[in-house]
Amino acid sequence: MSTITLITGSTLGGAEYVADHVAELLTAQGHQTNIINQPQLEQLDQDSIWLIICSTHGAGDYPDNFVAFANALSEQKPTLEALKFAVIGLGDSNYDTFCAAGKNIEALLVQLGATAIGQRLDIDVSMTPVPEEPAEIWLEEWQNYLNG
Ligand SMILES: Cc1cc2nc3c(=O)[nH]c(=O)nc-3n(C[C@H](O)[C@H](O)[C@H](O)COP(=O)(O)O)c2cc1C
Repeated sequence: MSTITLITGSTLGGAEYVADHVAELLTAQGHQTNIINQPQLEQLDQDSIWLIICSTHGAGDYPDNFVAFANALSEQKPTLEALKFAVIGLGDSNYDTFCAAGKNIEALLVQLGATAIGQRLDIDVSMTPVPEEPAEIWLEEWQNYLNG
């Protein structure tokens, strides 16, 4: 079983709700979970798997609560070779910058040496009024990477 830190970037609360739901399902499968809604780089250890659940705001920007964390990663450039992670992005495909925050944080972590587990999920809230639903389907497959 794995230890998973769910890190949220959210302005309106949607990504936090997805994180709560995913954490509940992971816990029911016997994994240890910890949700961080105000991420700070120094408080996160690389021994756990990071599951980042982040919406996009502004014009392709990170939510306010996520900016300091993303800036710390790009400025401090820590070596993240031991880290495994996955990203769930929330966005609206009516924006040209659809799910840009999720895509950018994934690219940044890979650049710092971290390994992505499975494929990133981009949830289009214009198509799915309940973002927990695609997250739940994605999680079923993602759990195989954890157990395998
Ligand atoms: C002011 C504003 C700007 C947004 N900009 C983008 C964007 O650039 N790209 C995108 O994919 N979605 C964008 N969205 C859609 C949000 O990502 C989407 O509504 C998401 O579900 C919000 O998640 P949250 O509740 O966790 O903040 C924007 C939404 C708002 C209200």
